[in-house]
Amino acid sequence: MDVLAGKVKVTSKTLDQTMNPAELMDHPIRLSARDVTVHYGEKQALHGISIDIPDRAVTAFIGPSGCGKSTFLRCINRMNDTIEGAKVGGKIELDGEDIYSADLDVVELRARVGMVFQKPNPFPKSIYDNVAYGPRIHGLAKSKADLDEIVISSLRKAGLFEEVKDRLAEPGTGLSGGQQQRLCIARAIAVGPEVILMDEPCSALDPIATAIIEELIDELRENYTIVIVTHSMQQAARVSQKTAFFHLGNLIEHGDTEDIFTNPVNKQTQDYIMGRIG
Ligand SMILES: Nc1ncnc2c1ncn2[C@@H]1O[C@H](COP(=O)(O)OP(=O)(O)OP(=O)(O)O)[C@@H](O)[C@H]1O
Repeated sequence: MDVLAGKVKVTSKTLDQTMNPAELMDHPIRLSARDVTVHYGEKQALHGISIDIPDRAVTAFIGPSGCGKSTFLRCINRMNDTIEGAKVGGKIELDGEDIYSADLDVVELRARVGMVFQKPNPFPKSIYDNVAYGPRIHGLAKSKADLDEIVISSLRKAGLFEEVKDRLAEPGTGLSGGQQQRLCIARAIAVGPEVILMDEPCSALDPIATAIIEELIDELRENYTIVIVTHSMQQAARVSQKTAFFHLGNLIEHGDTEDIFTNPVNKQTQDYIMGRIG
């Protein structure tokens, strides 16, 4: 798919598109947001976002700077709870469970919905301990052998094991940027998440490290629901099956990535894809 080809054809598809039955069988809805609003103090950053996010697929959030992509991503694992003055309204369900319900354990939610940030942020600990940290806190390993197994399999799933197997005791911060980002992905995987949120995970990486992470995302989607915020339309086109376009705190259009890039319904989406806004 060539996003720069710029052939924009308007179809009669509506914003309220749903997946067809065959697609729903393969990729049932894992996350469902309805009328989500976010205020930072007096300022409203999100205006009633409703979207269904399918299992075992990559959904990309695109849109110009400040349109609310990261704010919405942070709603999905309640990271906005940590921002003073942030107030979230509406409803988000993970596997049918209201993640804003009063009796939900937020620590457990953040294990189920892992997050990888823009800048790789390994702990100042060894490579091994970076990955073992979450399983230890959550009591996931009964023995040292169990923990070793979790660490090794998480590093393998993050495509890093072969590169670090002889230096597990060395500091995670000594790795290259791309390796550090894969270490952060291994750290998220180690606590057995269902969903992995990625907020511009490649923006601090060079093209080769970016290509490795993109390949990894493509592999990970077989087992996880992935949501990625990206500034790069090429990246969204390369890695995602679903794309959501945000503008000024609104979700303008979402659907199959191919449709969004070749047949966007909305004029604002067309303008963004064509490089006229943002
Ligand atoms: N902690 C905060 N306090 C106050 N306002 C905030 C905060 N975080 C974000 N905002 C505001 O909310 C709006 C949406 O910001 P957000 O970071 O979600 O957008 P974005 O689309 O992810 O932008 P970018 O692509 O530049 O990262 C912006 O107007 C931003 O200034």
